[in-house]
Amino acid sequence: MLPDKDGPGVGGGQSSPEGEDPSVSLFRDYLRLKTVHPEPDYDAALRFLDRIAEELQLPMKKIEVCPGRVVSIMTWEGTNPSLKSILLNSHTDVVPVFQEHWKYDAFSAFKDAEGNIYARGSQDMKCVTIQYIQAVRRLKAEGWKPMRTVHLMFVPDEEVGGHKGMETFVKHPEFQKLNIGFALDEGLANPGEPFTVFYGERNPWWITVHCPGSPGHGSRFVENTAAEKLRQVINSFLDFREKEKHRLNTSECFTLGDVTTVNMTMVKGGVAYNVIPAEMDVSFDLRIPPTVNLQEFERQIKQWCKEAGEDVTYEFAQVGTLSLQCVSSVSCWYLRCRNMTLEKEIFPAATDSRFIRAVGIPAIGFSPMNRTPILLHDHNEYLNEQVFLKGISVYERLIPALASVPAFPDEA
Ligand code: MET
Ligand SMILES: [Zn+2]
Ligand SMILES: [Zn+2]
Repeated sequence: MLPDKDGPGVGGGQSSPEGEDPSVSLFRDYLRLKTVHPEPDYDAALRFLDRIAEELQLPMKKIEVCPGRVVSIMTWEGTNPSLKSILLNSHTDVVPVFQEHWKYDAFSAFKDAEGNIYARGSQDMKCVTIQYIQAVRRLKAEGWKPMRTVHLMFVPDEEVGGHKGMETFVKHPEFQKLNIGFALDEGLANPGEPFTVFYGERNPWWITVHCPGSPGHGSRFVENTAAEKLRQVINSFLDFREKEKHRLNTSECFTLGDVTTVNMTMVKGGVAYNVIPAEMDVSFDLRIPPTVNLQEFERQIKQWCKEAGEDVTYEFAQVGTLSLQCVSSVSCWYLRCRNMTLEKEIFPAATDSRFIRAVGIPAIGFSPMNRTPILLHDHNEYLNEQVFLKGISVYERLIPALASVPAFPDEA
């Protein structure tokens, strides 16, 4: 692999391990920052990004959208700044690890003999952050200038629902000022040769169902117990889960993004072995394709609760409501990548793209990782350094393509 055009040392800040591409060293430095929930070290990320902005000589804006939750934006102004801009978005936080299941320390960014870099965030999505940065660094070094303004945005709290991050920021006047016409955000790895491009995503519904019931002594046949209702609720949700799983497994053209997943993720209730509790709660993580009629689906949930018994209620902790009409608006913009096979899919999980799309901005989910197993949120998450480096070249072509899209009739 050839060194970066701007020479060794640049990009790492510190010296690179012998023979290592400085982009890889920078990636590994970033992976070592513990921006992990439940207490992400966001200050470390901000210091890191400050340093990058200085190296790239790009102005950086920081907006504290909620206490301790800062969105930072590096802006590369276009030669025609009145046109709508291009957003390159990435989140800085990562999900927790179960260290005992990892081969290496999840925050050491260990690189094995094959060049696989193991770390939480290596796929989701610290790779993309550094790829954006290094692509911009190379383009600047070549003397290329964008016609449309390009913003690199770094947001906190995506992994906990985005409430104190993108969800709030899209309503902020500073967001509107960015005048964004099109956004790139995260996607998923593809184990084969093609790259996956996501033109929409499923709606996350996080639901807690409350099952109240008659309390009593654990030795008796008490009527109307919370547990009996809980059992009904669990059965309804999990029977539906089986059906959807079957639908996915028996269809040739379905991917995970085309069916509804249901997982029971939390149960609560009870105080002692011999006391029948007055309430039991169960929580589910549902992911619903944008093709599903959501009103109808909620009626179904209401029905399940009703069938489970008296006074069974539910509440949402998260409820996405985007339909396919909203996401299909991306058709006027598209990824202009040559020599790459693309597979178009609905994103099976949720990303900050849903907030961007909800304010009417087309967004594509794309993380340039082919020949890579999907390991986000999993133990031993890794990315191969060659795949990572290839991704920089992908953005090196993609950013100019997007930033050069000629003015639309409704633009200045
Ligand atoms: C529903 S909030 C999104 C958090 C995370 N990206 C997920 O899909 O689980
Ligand atoms: Zn992510
Ligand atoms: Zn994630």
